[in-house]
Amino acid sequence: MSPPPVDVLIRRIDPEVPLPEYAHPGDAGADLRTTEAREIEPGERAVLPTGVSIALPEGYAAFVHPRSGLAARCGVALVNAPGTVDAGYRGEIKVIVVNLDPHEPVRFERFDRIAQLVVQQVEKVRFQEVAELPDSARAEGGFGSTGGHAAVDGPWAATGGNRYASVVSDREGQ
Ligand SMILES: O=c1ccn([C@H]2C[C@H](O)[C@@H](COP(=O)(O)OP(=O)(O)OP(=O)(O)O)O2)c(=O)[nH]1
Ligand SMILES: [Mg+2]
Repeated sequence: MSPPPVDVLIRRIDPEVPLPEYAHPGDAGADLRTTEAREIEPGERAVLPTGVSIALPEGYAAFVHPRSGLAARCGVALVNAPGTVDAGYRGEIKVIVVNLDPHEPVRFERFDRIAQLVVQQVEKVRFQEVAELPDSARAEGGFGSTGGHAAVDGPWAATGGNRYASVVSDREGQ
């Protein structure tokens, strides 16, 4: 049995906007709609209103995630994915979209579902400064250190981030 849902207070800024909704019972994200009809040109970004604001319980945050269908079909991404909505934020939730399609504009109609909101418990930490950190298996490896793509200190970096060099450099060692 799934645990009981957590109550989140929500206010409609636009009285007609449908409330965020989980499309299926087991879904992690509740779909957010935009209240603004808007066309977005290739490469253009836009801050879209959702017509709602929320008050999360202390110890929670909400994350604005992209929708995979919009990404796959139209090239719509979120510039800051996932966007973070703090528990204390009472303003309108907004969605910062970018049209990554090189050719086609994308058009949103009023109340189109443009993103999904994932609510999660978040830890609050205390940063404890030390002179040395404990050892670990990964140590300082990162940014491609396990292979599959070029590490930042490999040939990729020498090109200044030139995208043509990245995959090839990984195959060279095989
Ligand atoms: O996709 C997003 C991201 C953020 N927010 C709202 C809620 C969040 O609590 C507030 C601030 O977001 P964030 O901390 O990411 O932005 P910032 O640039 O650091 O602004 P601030 O200085 O206000 O914290 O903006 C949204 O509505 N949508
Ligand atoms: Mg901030």
